Amino acid sequence: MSLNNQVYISYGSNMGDLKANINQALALLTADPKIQIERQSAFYQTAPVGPVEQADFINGALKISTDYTPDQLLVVLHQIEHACRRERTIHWGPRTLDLDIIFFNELVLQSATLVIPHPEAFKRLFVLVPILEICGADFYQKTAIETQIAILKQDQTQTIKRLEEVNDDRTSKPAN
Ligand SMILES: Nc1ncnc2c1ncn2[C@@H]1O[C@H](COP(=O)(O)OP(=O)(O)OP(=O)(O)O)[C@@H](O)[C@H]1O
Ligand SMILES: Nc1nc2c(c(=O)[nH]1)N=C(CO)CN2
Repeated sequence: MSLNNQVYISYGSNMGDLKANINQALALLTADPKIQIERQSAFYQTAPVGPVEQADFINGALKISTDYTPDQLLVVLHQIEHACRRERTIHWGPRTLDLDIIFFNELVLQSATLVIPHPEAFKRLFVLVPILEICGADFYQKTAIETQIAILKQDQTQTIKRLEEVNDDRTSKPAN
């Protein structure tokens, strides 16, 4: 049975063993009794977006259900980033693990520490493409995401390549 809040999380890694970092994060999320991973996208290899010259990323998205509030979830995600040896040095620079809250139910929120929907989401194919893969037909942002993906793809500046399915029995649940 799913928990109260439906949340989309975007993850990315471009330092160290990328898949090991992501799998560690998935294991920590799975171990949390207030979080249930409902759906998981494939891994995507993406060229770095932004001004910093750095290695390609693996990006992807998760749909979770959770009993955490948005602020509580942000704290948990920061703890997981820390456990995965994330160091905050260069803004938009290389990282072992980045976990962002993209959508939280249909909430619109702007505080000093948290903005939902994530303010950069609609500029980033590496966020939108994995979310489109896992969101249901009735998701309130589906049409907006499809429209924006078409626009960003015309630009041809953001390269994104779908890699293999994530082979993980804990999280590979059928669409509903
Ligand atoms: N929706 C959100 N999800 C995650 N963090 C957020 C969100 N909105 C605001 N933040 C704030 O952004 C701060 C910086 O996040 P982070 O270090 O991951 O930035 P970044 O990865 O360099 O850039 P970006 O947030 O654009 O991906 C966090 O400490 C958090 O307080
Ligand atoms: N391809 C890609 N580029 C980025 C990413 C990312 O996750 N993937 N994250 C950034 C800062 O959050 C900046 N640039």
